[in-house]
Amino acid sequence: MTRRVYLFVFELFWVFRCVLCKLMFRSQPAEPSLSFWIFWMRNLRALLGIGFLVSSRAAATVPQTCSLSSSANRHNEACSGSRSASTMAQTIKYLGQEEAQKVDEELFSEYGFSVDQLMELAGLSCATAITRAYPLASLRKARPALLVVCGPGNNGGDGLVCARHLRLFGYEPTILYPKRPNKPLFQGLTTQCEKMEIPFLTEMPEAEVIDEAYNLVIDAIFGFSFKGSVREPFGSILDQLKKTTIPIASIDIPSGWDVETGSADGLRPDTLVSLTAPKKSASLFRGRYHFLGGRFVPPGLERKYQLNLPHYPGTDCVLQL
Ligand SMILES: NC(=O)C1=CN([C@@H]2O[C@H](COP(=O)(O)OP(=O)(O)OC[C@H]3O[C@@H](n4cnc5c(N)ncnc54)[C@H](O)[C@@H]3O)[C@@H](O)[C@H]2O)[C@@H](O)CC1
Ligand SMILES: [K+]
Repeated sequence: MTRRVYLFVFELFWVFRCVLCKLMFRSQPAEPSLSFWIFWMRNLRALLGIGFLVSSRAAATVPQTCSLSSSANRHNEACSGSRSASTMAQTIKYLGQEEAQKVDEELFSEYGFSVDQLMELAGLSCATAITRAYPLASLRKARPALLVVCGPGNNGGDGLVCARHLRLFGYEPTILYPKRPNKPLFQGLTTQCEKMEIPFLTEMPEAEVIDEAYNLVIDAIFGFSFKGSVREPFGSILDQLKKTTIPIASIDIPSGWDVETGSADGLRPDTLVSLTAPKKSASLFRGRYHFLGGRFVPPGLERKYQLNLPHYPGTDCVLQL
């Protein structure tokens, strides 16, 4: 502590000295000299010194807060380090269907989010995960063509957002959206995709055609509200998808899987992007890439449901599990 006070006084002295220097500089010619740069380096150092002193005090009084103050990079690193160490010791929670729906409802009712807000973040996470698992340079076909199959609920909405971002990332998505809800949110997302010049198919192609034309299928048919046996037209669509040989990337849940117990003869995706937190069936996922996306969970909600989410690095919106 005494050392910090000493440092503080020392840095104040530097600021004072620098101000004096600055006054002197005004009478100097405009050509920047070595002493000019030394002056600014010291000035900056003095300011950072004070910032460090203040932020380390704040850290002592609010131990769990990792704020993004520009002068606190070192503090952030220390903070994130301790957080990842503590979360690594615990294991991430896999949610049951009812619990996933409760978390979802609370995000809207208690925490004030809107559906389109979270859908945008979820879809962006999925597009980012896909660029990580299947970079443009790794695609086998000459055109970076992808097929995005969207279902009738919010999982389908995530698929539309994901397609729009992938288009911006340089891929060429095509969308199949056979059951479109009559709600402004989904109509808006559809218009956005059309205006991004993303083509929409009118019917599901045969598995061989899909294998021939596309590099990857993005499965955005059903998420955590799927129940019972699959109704048409999605039964036939899933039958074709099961016969394809190109990789499938599933958003939140492999479609057709029971949210908790999976499916013995269902889709076998190569990638799964779990949103908010993985669902129980994700423990049966055997593909190559499992990502966590949807970096929007407030700390209170994470604590209440003991989600034990891992630390996302830096500003990333997705994390490979
Ligand atoms: N809270 C979160 O974590 C967030 C969730 N989002 C997404 O929202 C999804 C959940 O969305 P929803 O609750 O709208 O539900 P889903 O998108 O899982 O599906 C619901 C739709 O599927 C139909 N359906 C259900 N079972 C069926 C069956 N057996 N055969 C045929 N159709 C069936 C329902 O009639 C309904 O139209 C998540 O999985 C995730 O992808 C994101 O959009 C935003 C944030
Ligand atoms: K899905």
